[in-house]
This record gives sequence, structure tokens and C-alpha cells, in this order.
Amino acid sequence: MVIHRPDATLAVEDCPTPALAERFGTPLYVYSRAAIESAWRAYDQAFAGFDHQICYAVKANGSLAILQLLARLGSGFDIVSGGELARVLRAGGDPARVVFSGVGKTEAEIEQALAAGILAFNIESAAELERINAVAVRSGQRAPVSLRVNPDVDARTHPYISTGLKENKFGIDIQAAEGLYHHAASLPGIAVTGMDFHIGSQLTELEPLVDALSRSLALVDRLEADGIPLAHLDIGGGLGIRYEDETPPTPAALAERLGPLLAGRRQKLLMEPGRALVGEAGLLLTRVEYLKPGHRDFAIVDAAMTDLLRPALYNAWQRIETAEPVDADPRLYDIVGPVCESADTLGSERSLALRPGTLLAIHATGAYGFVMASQYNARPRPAEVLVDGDQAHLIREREPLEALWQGEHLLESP
Ligand SMILES: Cc1ncc(COP(=O)(O)O)c(C=O)c1O
Ligand SMILES: N[C@@H](CCCC[NH3+])C(=O)O
Repeated sequence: MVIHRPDATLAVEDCPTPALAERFGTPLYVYSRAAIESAWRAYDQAFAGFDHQICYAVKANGSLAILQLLARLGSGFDIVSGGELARVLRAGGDPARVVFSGVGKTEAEIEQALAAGILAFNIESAAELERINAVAVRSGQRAPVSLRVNPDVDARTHPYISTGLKENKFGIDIQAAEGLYHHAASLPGIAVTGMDFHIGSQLTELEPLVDALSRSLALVDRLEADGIPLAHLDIGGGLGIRYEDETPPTPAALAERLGPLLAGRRQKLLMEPGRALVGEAGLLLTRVEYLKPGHRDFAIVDAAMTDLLRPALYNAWQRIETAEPVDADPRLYDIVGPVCESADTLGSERSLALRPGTLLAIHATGAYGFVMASQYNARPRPAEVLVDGDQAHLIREREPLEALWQGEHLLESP
């Protein structure tokens, strides 16, 4: 029996972890439908007082069944590649609710998005504007665009996931954006429709967002006065979740804080949350293969950095707990995977009672988990399951070994 707490978090008590591990094997991603839907609705309701559209950031978790759930709730999508667009369409998403971010859109991706009829391209450079114009003119269309402004605010998050500083590759320097808007408005293949920013991820404070919004609104007003009215304003995503003891602002707090700045404006508000919608709705289940005592006590598990990259890439801390009763004394363990890299550590010095075979759950792995998985060391990527009431649906099979050489060719000549 799967019991869901009414909030957006999936905990070990909420689902029969040993039975799921037994049935589907480990490592295994487990997501809760109720948790994802409740997070989306909380965001949507927080902004009920505004004409708004949530465009879920597909990069956080692009599994088809999850995109499908969100599309059914009425979500739009923020994509960063033609691949993500294809996934959204495959899952039944509405292209008219899709915004396309990313600094390196190729001609083929621009053509694909124009043909699909997306809501807007979030343009990240002057050169991209010229390319989108050229592709649109060639196909006899006008591409709807917003400029992603880089407001140069410090999001006060991990430097690898901060995106709104001058030194980041993202967005157009807000000082230069005004001139570029005027140029964009003169181009035959461009319809200027909005403004966009996204300053970083795992934000735990609202002030950087408030700063970014104020700077952007000042530009919106100047443009309007100059005859370039905008139809939408996209404030990006970035709200953090609780990994350890963070107290990230809720969507309601965000709406309350931004509300006074937005009141009375005619622009439709777009948002691109990713992590905040799916992060706490996922667990990664993994089993201890070996205990290896010594200078440090290692627990070698069957999940690795190939399944969950965040600890290796950002030194991110993810809560790890046992997912079944264990008769053993707690010790301080380094939880490590089988991959031949010293960075293949999922958690250091964790106090856990373990035996070989013990099932562990790594928390808050619904976002930037499976999507960042790789096949390094020829490891098939893990399965994913969605729990829904007392049902568990396999939404992605563990990759078969054949997937490890799909698309490869042996030499035919001797
Ligand atoms: C342009 C853009 N929008 C939205 C997001 C989603 O961010 P988060 O998952 O932190 O909400 C990202 C990732 O940081 C992004 O780069
Ligand atoms: N992958 C990152 C977030 C990247 C945000 C994308 N702009 C993480 O796990 O925290």
C-alpha cells in the first residue's frame, strides 16, 4: 500500500521500498505522482491572482510519463534542445506553451521549434537573434522572441548553478539589451513578444529574484515608452528545495514578494520551475553490495555517479537513509559506487546501520537525477517507477545491455 503525505515530498515511509526494490531491482528511481501534482498545483495556485503560465523546466526530469502528467495539468514547458521539444510533443505537451532557452540553438533546432509553433524563443545573444531571424525569413514566418536578459545579480547559490552574473555565459547583458530590442523590432522574421531572465538554481533567498525583476521591469517600461510593448514576462525558475536543512522560499512566498512589483501590469507572467516541482518527489533506491572497513569505512552500493551525478559534480549533499529495518550498529560510512573514479562518492561520513544487502534510499533525487545519468563504465542507466495510489508503474525500464552498443558499428573489413 502506498501512502502519500499531502505535500510534495516522497519519503521512505510513503512507499513500500523493499517491495519496489525486489520487484524492479536496484538502482531504481521512484517518483510519486501525488507529490509532483501537489507541487505543480501549489505553484499554480500561488500565482492564481496573475495571468500566468507555468513552463516546467524539462531538464530537471524529462521522463515521458512525468511530462505527460504535467501536460495534463495544463503545464507549459521550458526546453533547451530539440531533443527536449521532441520529448514534450511525444508526451502530449502543447507546443503553444513551450519556451525555448539555451545559448547554443542550432539552425535545425530553430527550424524544428518554428515548425512546431512554440510560444517563444528566449534569445541569449545578438548572434542568435540574427540566426533566428534568418531561419524565420527563409521559412516565411515570424519567430516570437523574448530576450533573456542577464541582470547581473548574485543568486547566492553554488557557482556552477548561478546563471545571472555578468561572467556567466547566459543571457544578454541588461545594459546592451535595450539596443538589441530596438534592432530585433526592426527585423522581418522576428516578433518581439517578451522578456526573460533566469538567475540560477537552488535559490534559497528571494532578494536576488526581486532585484532581477526590478531591473527587468525598468527595461520593460523604457521599451514600452519607446513603442515596443511586451506581452509576457518570464521570471525563470530556480526556487530551491530541502536537501539538508535549507528553508527555501515557497511559491506562495515568491508570489507574495513579487506581487507588488507585478500588480497592474499587462504582461502575462511565465515561470520556469524545474527542481521545485519534481526534486522532492523522487528517491533513488540502492543496495549495499559490500562493506569494506579500514582507514575509512566504505559501503559500496550498486548506484554510482553514473546514476546520480550531483554529489560528484557539485559536492552536493543528498540525504541517505536505510529503507528497511537493519539489525546492526551504526557507524560512519562513506557511501561509494562501483565506478573507477574517486569522485564516485554519494555521501561521506554518514552514520548508518548497514549490512551487505541493506537497501538505502537517497532523498530528493527527482530533479537532476536520472537526466544526468550516463553509461560510463558501460553501466546501463537505471529504471524509473512512478507510484500512484497503491499502484507502481514502471515508466522506464533499466537499459538492456544491447543499449550499450546501440548505433555503434563494428568494422567489417579485416
Ligand atoms: C533557463 C532555465 N530555466 C529554468 C531552469 C530551471 O531551474 P530550476 O530547476 O532550478 O527551477 C533552468 C536551470 O537552472 C534554466 O537554465
Ligand atoms: N544540474 C544542476 C542544476 C542545473 C541547473 C540548470 N541551469 C543541479 O543538479 O543542481
